[in-house]
Amino acid sequence: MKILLIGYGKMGQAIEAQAISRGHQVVGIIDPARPETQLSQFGPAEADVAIEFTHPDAAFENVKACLQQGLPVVCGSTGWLHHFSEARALAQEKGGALFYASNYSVGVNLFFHFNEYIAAKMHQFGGYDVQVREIHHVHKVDQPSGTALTVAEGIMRHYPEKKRWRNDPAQAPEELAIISERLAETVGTHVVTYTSPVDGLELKHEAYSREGFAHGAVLAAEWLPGHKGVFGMKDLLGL
Ligand SMILES: NC(=O)C1=CN([C@@H]2O[C@H](COP(=O)(O)OP(=O)(O)OC[C@H]3O[C@@H](n4cnc5c(N)ncnc54)[C@H](OP(=O)(O)O)[C@@H]3O)[C@@H](O)[C@H]2O)C=CC1
Ligand SMILES: O=C(O)C1=N[C@H](C(=O)O)C[C@H](O)C1
Repeated sequence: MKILLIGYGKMGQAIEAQAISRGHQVVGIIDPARPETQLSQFGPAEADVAIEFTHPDAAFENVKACLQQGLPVVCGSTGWLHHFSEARALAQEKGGALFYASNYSVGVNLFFHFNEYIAAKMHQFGGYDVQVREIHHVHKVDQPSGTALTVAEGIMRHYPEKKRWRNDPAQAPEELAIISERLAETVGTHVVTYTSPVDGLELKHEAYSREGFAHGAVLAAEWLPGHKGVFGMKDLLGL
């Protein structure tokens, strides 16, 4: 497959290694450090799919350009979802293909699945306070992490009394606390904790490297061409 990489930082480089190891060809790299190559030079004749991991402020423009240029796009950038309904509408209008996941790791997507199951059970039995904690490297620009937001949405689906999340340990009864920590080069750790006066229960995912994210993004890129619409890891993994 011919893959266009948009963003060549920590993730772009990890994805390039995965893509090559799976027999794909990287036909272009779009990044501010390589101004000689522009996204406008690429369409379906040049690339089968684009993989976008850049920055919260850049992602929507890149996704829009891919959809307008007829390129199926796998996007992993976080912090831009306030534009997601516009991206969805454009994918529909253009008959294009957009794949989005706040986290491409298969392990994290199992974590999302178990998170919802546990939230439903804990709410049914009651008596526990719930909170979400995410720990990432100090270079991360968005807070809370996209993954923590997906986890929080999964919990809130089963806790109707939790009306919104709050990025602070101090939570009102109608709020779900998401605690963010930035620590050295931590790749990405997410923990859901339930606490009662007599015991505690934790669900934790810890990424040891970026390989799992990159592997999932390449799996999505292999799956997406030929599909039309907006997709996520549930479609890919059948979860
Ligand atoms: N969904 C998932 O599974 C995962 C998502 N992420 C998300 O992916 C994004 C990137 O993460 P990461 O690779 O660690 O970040 P990095 O900062 O290491 O890399 C981002 C790269 O994108 C470049 N860039 C910035 N703007 C543009 C643009 N308009 N077009 C093309 N390239 C651009 C940056 O250049 P410059 O430095 O010059 O600005 C940089 O080289 C983040 O939003 C992160 O949260 C990360 C890991 C997993
Ligand atoms: O910025 C990162 O590094 C990561 N970002 C994603 C997020 O915001 O959830 C996924 C992963 O945790 C790493």
